[in-house]
Amino acid sequence: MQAALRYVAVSVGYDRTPVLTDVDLDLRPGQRLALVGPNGAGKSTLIKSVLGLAPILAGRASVLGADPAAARGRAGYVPQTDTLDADFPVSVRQVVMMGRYRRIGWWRPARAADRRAVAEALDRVGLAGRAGHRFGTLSGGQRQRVLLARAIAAEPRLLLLDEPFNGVDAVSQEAIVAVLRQLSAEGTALVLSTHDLGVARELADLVCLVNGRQWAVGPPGETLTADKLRLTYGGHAVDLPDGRMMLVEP
Ligand SMILES: Nc1ncnc2c1ncn2[C@@H]1O[C@H](COP(=O)(O)OP(=O)(O)OP(=O)(O)O)[C@@H](O)[C@H]1O
Repeated sequence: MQAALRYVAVSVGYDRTPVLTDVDLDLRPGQRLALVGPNGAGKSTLIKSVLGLAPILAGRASVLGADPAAARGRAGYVPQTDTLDADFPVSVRQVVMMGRYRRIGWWRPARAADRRAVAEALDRVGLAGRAGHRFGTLSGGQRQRVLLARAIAAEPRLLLLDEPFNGVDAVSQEAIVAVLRQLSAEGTALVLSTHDLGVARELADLVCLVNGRQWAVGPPGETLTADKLRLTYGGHAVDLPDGRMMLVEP
């Protein structure tokens, strides 16, 4: 079976300066990988490298069996909602239809199959009733679900999500988690970055701990341990007197 994602000793960064090194990943179809690390650890840069938007400076990388630059557009991407302009004067349906453009070609009208894929994607995220609403009038959590629907409409075999639960209410978080579980059961490989160790533990098959370099990768039970989190978070891991540990963001 072809790996959805394979990185061997990869460094990624900007202007030839690495921001994240020693990345070794092997993600199979249907597996869920959580990228965990503090602010500025390089999680977004790693995601961008998979999308062909940040350069691979060293090592070997393959995305859906191809070089990341060649695989550009084949992996799905759900950006952080706060990077989008909420005043964008488009309907929810139009945002989700954007996920079909690569299949349709921007110059051709949408076909029945495209409209069906959009309706199904909105239904999966529980927003079928909002199709005609203006995107900017939705809550942050609902906007995040629309962006997930847009990615689903493209039917990717690999889907990357950058902090999908940031600023998201509990109802939307539950809806997103349920959809991600279904997608992976259908064979879609998932990569998501998160600050939330609880989410990583609950949702991920594999956790990759990063901060400037990869510190560990493996199942949650082997990676989300006090020792490995201390290594990854350095001085930002504070030992509490009762034996527990608290992570403090820089
Ligand atoms: N376009 C860019 N050009 C140069 N440096 C960048 C660029 N984007 C990010 N960086 C730097 O790369 C480092 C890693 O940033 P990145 O956004 O990948 O971290 P992150 O783990 O996603 O953090 P956060 O959780 O805050 O989003 C930071 O030092 C950041 O300043």
